Amino acid sequence: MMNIEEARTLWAQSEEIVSAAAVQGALDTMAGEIASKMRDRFPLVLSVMGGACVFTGMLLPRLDFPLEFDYIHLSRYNNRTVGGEMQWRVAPAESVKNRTVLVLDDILDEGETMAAIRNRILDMGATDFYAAVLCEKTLTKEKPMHPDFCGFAVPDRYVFGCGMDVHGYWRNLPAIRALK
Ligand SMILES: O=P(O)(O)OC[C@H]1O[C@H](OP(=O)(O)OP(=O)(O)O)[C@H](O)[C@@H]1O
Ligand SMILES: Nc1nc2[nH]cnc2c(=O)[nH]1
Repeated sequence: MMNIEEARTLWAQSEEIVSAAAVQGALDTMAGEIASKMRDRFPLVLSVMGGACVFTGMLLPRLDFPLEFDYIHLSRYNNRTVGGEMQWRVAPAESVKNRTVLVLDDILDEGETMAAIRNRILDMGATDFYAAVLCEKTLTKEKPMHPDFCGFAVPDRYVFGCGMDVHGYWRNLPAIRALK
């Protein structure tokens, strides 16, 4: 069940781990790194709905070079805190063929989601694949991949804010918080 008290309780049971100002600073840095790599490559930028919405909205206006934008949609958490079956809801368009593709997501945790995206996009004939995430979770276990561009390393706790939800709530927070 979703209700306003539950949302407030979850907020109260969490703490800020990255401030809103730090998020803005990391976006400036990441935009500079992305620009120096792809300024002349006319990349196709794909945002992973819905978690990447906030990250995408903050990053795109900082990219000061020609690009194309589209979105894809898959999820494997479905508002739960443990990952499950991968579900493609909107697959990449044929236009990824022969393009440099940059995929934007809010978080790379176990890396399964981004690895599935990379495999599909390279199978469809993209020339190059890059992943940019607002944060990567530090895990001791091996991951299938790491991001090319990353704002923050976050600890192995459930994090939310900046597009990331906790039980469906608080994607709208400008900072990153973690459950206690
Ligand atoms: O690295 P992984 O362990 O695979 O997890 C990362 C993925 O999990 C979240 O998506 P989620 O499935 O929660 O969908 P959402 O974006 O709609 O919240 C997040 O947006 C990433 O896409
Ligand atoms: N909101 C949120 N989504 C995730 N997807 C994978 N890990 C996380 C996490 O820590 N928080």
